[in-house]
Formats: sequence, structure tokens, C-alpha cells
Amino acid sequence: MTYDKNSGDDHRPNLPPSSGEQLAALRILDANFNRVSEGLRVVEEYCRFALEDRHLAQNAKEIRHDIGHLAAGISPETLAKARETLRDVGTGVTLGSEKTRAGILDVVIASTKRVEQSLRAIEEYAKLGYPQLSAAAKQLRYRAYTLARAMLLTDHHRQQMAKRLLYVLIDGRASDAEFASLVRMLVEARVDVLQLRDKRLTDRQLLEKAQLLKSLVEQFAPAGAEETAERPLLVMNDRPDLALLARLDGVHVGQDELPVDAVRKIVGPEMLVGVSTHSIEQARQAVLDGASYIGCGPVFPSNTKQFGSFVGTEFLAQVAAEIQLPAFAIGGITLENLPQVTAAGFSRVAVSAAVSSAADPATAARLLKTELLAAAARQA
Ligand SMILES: Cc1ncc(COP(=O)(O)OP(=O)(O)O)c(N)n1
Ligand SMILES: Cc1nc(C(=O)O)sc1CCOP(=O)(O)O
Ligand SMILES: [Mg+2]
Repeated sequence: MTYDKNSGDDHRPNLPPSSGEQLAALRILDANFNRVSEGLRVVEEYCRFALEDRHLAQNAKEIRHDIGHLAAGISPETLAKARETLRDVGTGVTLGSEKTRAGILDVVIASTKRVEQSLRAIEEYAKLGYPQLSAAAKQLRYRAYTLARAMLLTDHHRQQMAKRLLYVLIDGRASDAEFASLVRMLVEARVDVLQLRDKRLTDRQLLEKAQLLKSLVEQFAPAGAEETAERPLLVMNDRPDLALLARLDGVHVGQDELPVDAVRKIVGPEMLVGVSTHSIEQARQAVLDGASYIGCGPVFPSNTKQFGSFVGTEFLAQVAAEIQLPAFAIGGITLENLPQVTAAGFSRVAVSAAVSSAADPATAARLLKTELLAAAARQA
């Protein structure tokens, strides 16, 4: 497709095609198309080789290709003419800070900024005669921003969850004493994440239970556990408001509940936001939405929740092959079927009944954790 000069709703007078201004604008567009493509290549390589995230690498590649299509909208002859006419005085101008980078993340952050700035330059200068191109550049700038955010968050959340393999969903039990006893056992068994999920409780009861959970974990975790990651992270199911009020570490939402950006408006930028996913498309979207981790299921029939269909281990294998955001397999997982889950490339699971309904929850949790650690070591 080629762009109609001055088509659309741009009301300013047309610039004469041979004017110096228009040639300068074309020269700027040309230079910035190149900068965006180069910057996206740096981003793509980071996603591919450093993050090893095929999904994000593919996303970077798609944006790069779409930039190519945009650039192709201006005829090569027009661009060539602009190139010859104007000398680029910017070549060779390098800021001291561009010569060295502290680390690989610095490199990629600098590139993402350049990509966004260059897309902004295209968006602005394309207004001089190429309004459709300007609008398309704006869309690409949003996509580049989403990619950059997802990439940096994936890295951050991967580090945050690095050693967190066993995630247990608990209900409020029949009494606070029973709840406290279960929480104590699970903290001592080194469960990595605890989710409060109880659909029977009123809002007020849920808040009180979440506050109790928080104080129990502070009481039972070893001293200094906050820093050493030796206490479980605490997650509230469904309810960002209650997670915030009880000062838990995160909230988990399903596909029909609030989307991540809405949850973030409630809980802020720091809190973990987990998202349930039931297909590879939903998993990919959760990465771009900035989820902190995903739940992938239901893998097997569950005694905790009824489902009409199951994703099986095929979905797990798809996620393991392309997504680096921490992912927990969920749904009917037990010590017996765990080998099928780990064989699909997962070393993180979220379970309810296998631990919460076990005769000895502490032993059940320990056995699962041992297997997950072994799987993680094999997969490393
Ligand atoms: C870790 C984890 N994964 C998935 C779910 C399920 O969430 P959702 O689909 O919203 O269903 P409910 O739990 O609300 O019934 C989860 N809770 N935790
Ligand atoms: C609450 C829930 N959500 C799932 C999903 O796939 O989204 S599976 C599930 C139940 C998890 O409990 P159990 O380990 O007892 O099967
Ligand atoms: Mg839910």
C-alpha cells in the first residue's frame, strides 16, 4: 500500500512536493524507519537469546515487519531523492552514554527507548503529507510500548518467582484454629505461594481471613524470611481490593474477572497479578498484558472445581516451548500424575486438593516440592 499525500482529515495546506521542508521530513522518516527496525532487531535478539521467550521474540519480529510495510508505503524513488538532497549532519554525533552499557538489560532498554522515540518522530513528521502513515505509526508505537513493558516485566517476574515452584490454594477451613494449623504446616513445608480461595465466605469474612493469613505467615516464617524468600508469597483469589486491604503480595484473576490493567489501577505496580489461562492465545495475551505469572489449566479433572473440558498436557508443552513468564500447571494435579506435568516441561504447579485435602498436608506438600525441585534441576 502507498500513502496518499495529504489525504484524510489533515486541514493544513499541501506542501509543494519539491519544497525543502518536505524533503527534510522524508529524510527524517527514512532515518527513523531504519532506527526503529534496528532497535527492534536488538529487542528481538534479547527476547530470543537472553529471555529465550519465543512469543516475545515473534512479537518483536511482527512489529519490525509491520514497520517495513509502513516504510514501503513511501515510494523508494521519493526516499532516494530525499536522501541525496539532504546531508545527514547527525551522523557521527554520539553521546558519551551511548558508548558503553552497564549490562544486557541496559542495552535493550536503550533500544526500546530509541524505538519508541523514532516511532514518535515518524508519527509527527508523517503529518507533513502522510496522515495515514502517521496514524499507523502511532498504533505501532503502542504495540512497541506493550512489547517493551512485557519484556521487562517478564524478566522481573521471572526473577521474583525464580525458586517458587509449589503453589497451594487453601480455603478458610471450618475455623480459624483449623486454618492456622494448616497454614503453619504449609509454611513449615516450604510451600512457595499460598492462595486464599474461598467462594463461600462473605467479603468481611474473606478480609478477616486474609488478614489472619498474613499475620500467621509472619509469625511462622523464619526470621528475616522476607528477604530470603523463605516465606510463601500470599495471593488473594479474585479480589484485588481485598488483596490490597490485607496487604497480601498479590491477587489472582480469571478470564472473566478484571483485566490486568484494571487490577493494576487498584493494587498499583508492585503487587503480583496472576492470570488463569486455558489456551495458548490467552497465555500470550497475559504476557502482553503484564501478568506476573499465569495459571495453566485445567490439566486434569479436579475435585475442587468442575470443568467441561481439559487442556491436558499439550497446552503445557506449548506454553513451556514459547513462554518464559512463570507458569503454574493447575487442575487435578497429584503426586501420581505429576510426572506427566514435568514431562511437558513444567516445574511449577498449583494444587488445592492434593495438599489441602490430604490426610497429612505437610507431607503431601514436601513430597510435591521435592519432585518439583528435581524437575527444575533436570530442566535447567
Ligand atoms: C494459580 C491459579 N490458577 C488458576 C486459578 C483459577 O482462577 P479462575 O479461573 O478465576 O477460577 P476461580 O479460582 O476463581 O474459581 C486460580 N485460582 N489460581
Ligand atoms: C480453581 C481451579 N482453577 C483451575 C483452572 O484450570 O483454571 S483448576 C482449579 C482447581 C484446582 O484445584 P485442584 O488442585 O484440587 O484440582
Ligand atoms: Mg477467579
